[in-house]
Amino acid sequence: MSDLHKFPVIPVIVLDDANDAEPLAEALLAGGLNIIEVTFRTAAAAESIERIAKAFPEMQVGAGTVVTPEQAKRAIDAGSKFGLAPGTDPETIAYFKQQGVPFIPGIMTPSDIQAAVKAGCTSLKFFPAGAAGGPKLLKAMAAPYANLGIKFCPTGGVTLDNMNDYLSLPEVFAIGGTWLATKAQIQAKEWGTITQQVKDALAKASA
Ligand SMILES: O=C(O)C(=O)C[C@H](O)[C@H](O)COP(=O)(O)O
Repeated sequence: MSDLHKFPVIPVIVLDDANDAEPLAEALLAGGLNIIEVTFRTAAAAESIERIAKAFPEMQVGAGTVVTPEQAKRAIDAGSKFGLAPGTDPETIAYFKQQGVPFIPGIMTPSDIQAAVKAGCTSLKFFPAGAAGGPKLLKAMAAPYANLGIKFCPTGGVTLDNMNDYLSLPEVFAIGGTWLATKAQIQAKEWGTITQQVKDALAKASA
């Protein structure tokens, strides 16, 4: 897991066409980002992960929206080096653990946090961060668990404008979002725009 904590920004990607996988990964790498979360929301996800893992071994490619053990298997078989989900499912967590692949389940309440910790996870996604109450909610909710060493990755409504409100919290190891490479930009093959968005986000994260 510590590897994942090296990246302050995680692009959450929805790919409809696996042919876009390599140029997209190239655009992210050109912006300085070696990490990508390809969500299991489309039929192209597994093939996209496989293609990125093969073409760019320097890229930490992971699977997002992994909500069942069956999807977890497909994600790992395709070459995912980590997995994430919007929620906490004990069986999916168990599958990742069994395979020795880091997994970051999603939480939105103290009960979710406790369920994830009980299942052995201490790196958690806070989703949907903005709609749930933003940095203020996360700070208040994380306080009682400070002794457990839990770290969070807020996603959902995170943008260039508010990302540092989250990153400035000591319990936040990264933020994620679709704004770094939107579905529309990928469909329109706006690779230069995506590279620039990544550069802007990384510059802001280190500011
Ligand atoms: O699919 C997952 O694994 C998730 O946890 C959800 C995503 O992180 C959010 O859908 C990103 O939300 P936006 O950046 O506001 O579009």
